[in-house]
Amino acid sequence: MLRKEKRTDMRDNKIQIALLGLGTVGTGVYKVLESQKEEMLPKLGVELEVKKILVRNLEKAAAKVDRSLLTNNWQEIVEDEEIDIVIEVMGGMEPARTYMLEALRAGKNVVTANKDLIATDGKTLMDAAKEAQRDFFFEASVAGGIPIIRPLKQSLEGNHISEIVGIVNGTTNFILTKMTEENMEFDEALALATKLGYAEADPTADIEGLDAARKIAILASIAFNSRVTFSDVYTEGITKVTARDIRYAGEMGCVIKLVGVARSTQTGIEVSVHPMLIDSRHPLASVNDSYNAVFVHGDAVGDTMFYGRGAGELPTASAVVGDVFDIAKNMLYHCTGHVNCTCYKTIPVKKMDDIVSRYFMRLQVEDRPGVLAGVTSVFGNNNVSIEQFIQKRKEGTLAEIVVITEEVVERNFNDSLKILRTMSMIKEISAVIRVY
Ligand SMILES: NC(=O)C1=CN([C@@H]2O[C@H](COP(=O)(O)OP(=O)(O)OC[C@H]3O[C@@H](n4cnc5c(N)ncnc54)[C@H](OP(=O)(O)O)[C@@H]3O)[C@@H](O)[C@H]2O)C=CC1
Ligand SMILES: N[C@@H](CC=O)C(=O)O
Ligand code: NA
Repeated sequence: MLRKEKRTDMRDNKIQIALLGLGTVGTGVYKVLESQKEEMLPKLGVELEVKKILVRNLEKAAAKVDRSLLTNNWQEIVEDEEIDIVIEVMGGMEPARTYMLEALRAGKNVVTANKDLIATDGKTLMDAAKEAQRDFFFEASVAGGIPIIRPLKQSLEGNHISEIVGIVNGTTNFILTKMTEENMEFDEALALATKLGYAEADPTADIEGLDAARKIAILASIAFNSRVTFSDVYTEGITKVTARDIRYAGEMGCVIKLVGVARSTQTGIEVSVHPMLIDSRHPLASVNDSYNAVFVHGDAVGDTMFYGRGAGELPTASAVVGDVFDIAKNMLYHCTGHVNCTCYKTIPVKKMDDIVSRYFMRLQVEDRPGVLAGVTSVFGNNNVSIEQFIQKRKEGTLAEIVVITEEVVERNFNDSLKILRTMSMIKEISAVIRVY
């Protein structure tokens, strides 16, 4: 689609940019643009220049960039007709949403890394971009530096995609890796992830799985051509995963990862985020530290896997700058606005109760005859088949047992859980984790 008004006055062969935010990602974007300075003209046919940077704290930002670039006044940017590309890397819902809408309506192209906003209100922004016939790109919003949005929207467009399974949060993958490989405490690993710039401003979003839920909602929407929003995603974080669960998983030849799963089925879309036991031989099992990986199954391509750094200054900036370069080329050819919202279907999202999973379960039970029979009969009465039943240890009058189920309907498993929780012979249900 051609732009409404073509821009013909590419001043001095330059495109001017505004950066909103100069934190981890904003600083990375500035550095990567600087490092590409010599390449831009031959690569893109045009030079890109950061004209303004919006921050709250001017003094803090002045330590990083030339003071003359800084402003804390949005109007200076949105009203500047020379600025053609706005990069939003402030985060949060407001004022980011308003600024991006105003930028698009003012005829500017927008790049963002803001998964919070896209996963809840992406449609409004994409509609505004379509109306304005401008580009609105957000490659950095899912899996940081890994190219995944553009491959799904473009390279894999000739597929019906049936499944996406991804490790899409760097902070939690870093924490689980440190807990598994170095016996590090959860809090210490989280502090380190924060120091390294992986964690969100409020890391609850990482450790409770909310950040991963936003990302899998974005991926599911694009993959299945039907809008899935953050609130559609069933979410569990990693705060209940203990060192003991990790050790037992290891003894069974598995690792524990926080994964986002999205499937397209005959009866609707399944979409969830939760910890999962993954066989150590599976490629996802060896994705460690802040690395992310996204498995995509398409009917034509088969299995594909995208792997790389999912968080941090330069990896995230790599994705942002890729988007900016694409816009620059689109501007030169007067074809901004041609890749936009891809949700042309309306498919229901299934309830978790209706999906099928395998489970790992750890229980503390009374160490006396009849207890194991009691547990198995509850499962049997609720159509839950058991694959393995392992007694792990004894402590005083209690025994610790681990149960691995076959694939079961979640409703049946949850009905069993409700009954098990009422039985006096069961002292504690210590862990319930899905198995891949
Ligand atoms: N960190 C990462 O690895 C990744 C982050 N993202 C996303 O990128 C975005 C930015 O993240 P990150 O760089 O880590 O965040 P930071 O908290 O490090 O940086 C945010 C920046 O935005 C500025 N800012 C915040 N609110 C305003 C406002 N109202 N007006 C002006 N400036 C404002 C802050 O200024 P001040 O310091 O003055 O308050 C700061 O410079 C978020 O959406 C995040 O989810 C995406 C992928 C990876
Ligand atoms: N907090 C996020 C940053 C990138 O999206 C993460 O840890 O993955
Ligand atoms: Na990405």
